Amino acid sequence: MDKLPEISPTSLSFPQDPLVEEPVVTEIIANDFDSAMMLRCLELAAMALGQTSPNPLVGAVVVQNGEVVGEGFHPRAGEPHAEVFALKAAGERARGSTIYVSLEPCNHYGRTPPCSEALINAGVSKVVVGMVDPNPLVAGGGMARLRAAGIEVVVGVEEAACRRLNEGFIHRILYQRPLGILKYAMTLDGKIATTSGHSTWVTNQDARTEVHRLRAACDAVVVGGNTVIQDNPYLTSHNSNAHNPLRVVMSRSLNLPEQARLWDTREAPTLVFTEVGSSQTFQNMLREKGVEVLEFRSLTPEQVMTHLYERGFCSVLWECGGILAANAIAQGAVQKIMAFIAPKIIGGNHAPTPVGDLGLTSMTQALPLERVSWRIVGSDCLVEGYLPSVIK
Ligand SMILES: Nc1c(N[C@@H]2O[C@H](COP(=O)(O)O)[C@@H](O)[C@H]2O)[nH]c(=O)[nH]c1=O
Ligand SMILES: [Zn+2]
Repeated sequence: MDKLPEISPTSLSFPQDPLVEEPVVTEIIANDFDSAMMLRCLELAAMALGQTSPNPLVGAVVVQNGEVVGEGFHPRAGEPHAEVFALKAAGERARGSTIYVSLEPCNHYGRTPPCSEALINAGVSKVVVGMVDPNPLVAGGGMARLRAAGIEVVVGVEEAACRRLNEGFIHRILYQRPLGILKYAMTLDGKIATTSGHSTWVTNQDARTEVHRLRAACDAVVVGGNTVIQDNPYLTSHNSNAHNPLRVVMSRSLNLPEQARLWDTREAPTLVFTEVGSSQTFQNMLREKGVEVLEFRSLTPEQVMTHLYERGFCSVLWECGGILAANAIAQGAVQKIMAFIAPKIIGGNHAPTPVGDLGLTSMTQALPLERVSWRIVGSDCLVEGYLPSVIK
């Protein structure tokens, strides 16, 4: 890599409150080289997409005299952090170097020793951080420790992109729940299926590929029993090199087909949540096929999210029908919406829509999305946005 002129970003104010959802650092003049290195960190971090929960995705790059001398990423919880791999790859060339890391280095003894100490011992001169770690065990402490050791620390380079990659981790840490993402595909007239329930395929192939990537990035994907009956989905990432989410079915009655793609657990695991009193014979049949079955006295989206949090999950994709989607929204199990809109018309007063009854009586009660973006995916449009945090 070409050596680039040293342009030192102006000094940065330390964020007052790292526990906020919006970017916290605004005063930063990052040069193109810093941005490029941080984007490389994110590229490295994403190599472990879907595999690090409850830990974050983190990448690190060591630069000596404008040249990359070591790279690393965090492969999964319990294994060394990104910085450790990058320092190891750099070896002696880490001394006097600048290390870029997409998340603030940790300063605690967890499953692994603190990265702050590893950086100090390796003799790095400067640490460029993408975002402050919202984890209260770290939350600024890592940067403070580095500064106390005389290391120059810069924070906030490509911060928005760093936060986006770890939005599930951030949500988990702040709210003690996984981030819930409701994804649906609808026609231009707002239908997700025909009146008879046929729904394949609303969107084009590019949009479907996008959904497969989304599944690879999530820890679980949830559907209701009706989706199993109507669509018989795989719910996998359809990519043998990518992670598959835990496939979760919510079914009170277990009134489900004996043969379904989700009951084949060779490719990806399946978990069925049901209520006490549903058929034990059906439960046993599922267990024999390797499906995990858990009974609740009363099955709700909130309980499902609590359980998935306890399992260490950061992000949960809801790919369910309208009734379950409305319940999930009403119970605060959904924070993000991803709506694919296909330029097609189905028509019909009774063709199903993506979100069932929320009990609203006036347009003033409509839930406005925040931080909305619109993107063309093949011949469809993807609208993404976040529900206001008051719904919780
Ligand atoms: N840099 C960085 C992390 N930094 C911090 O360490 C915490 C996990 O600590 P531990 O349980 O010891 O692995 C995690 O929640 C985050 O706050 N974690 C990671 O898994 N990978 C990394 O590259
Ligand atoms: Zn660490």
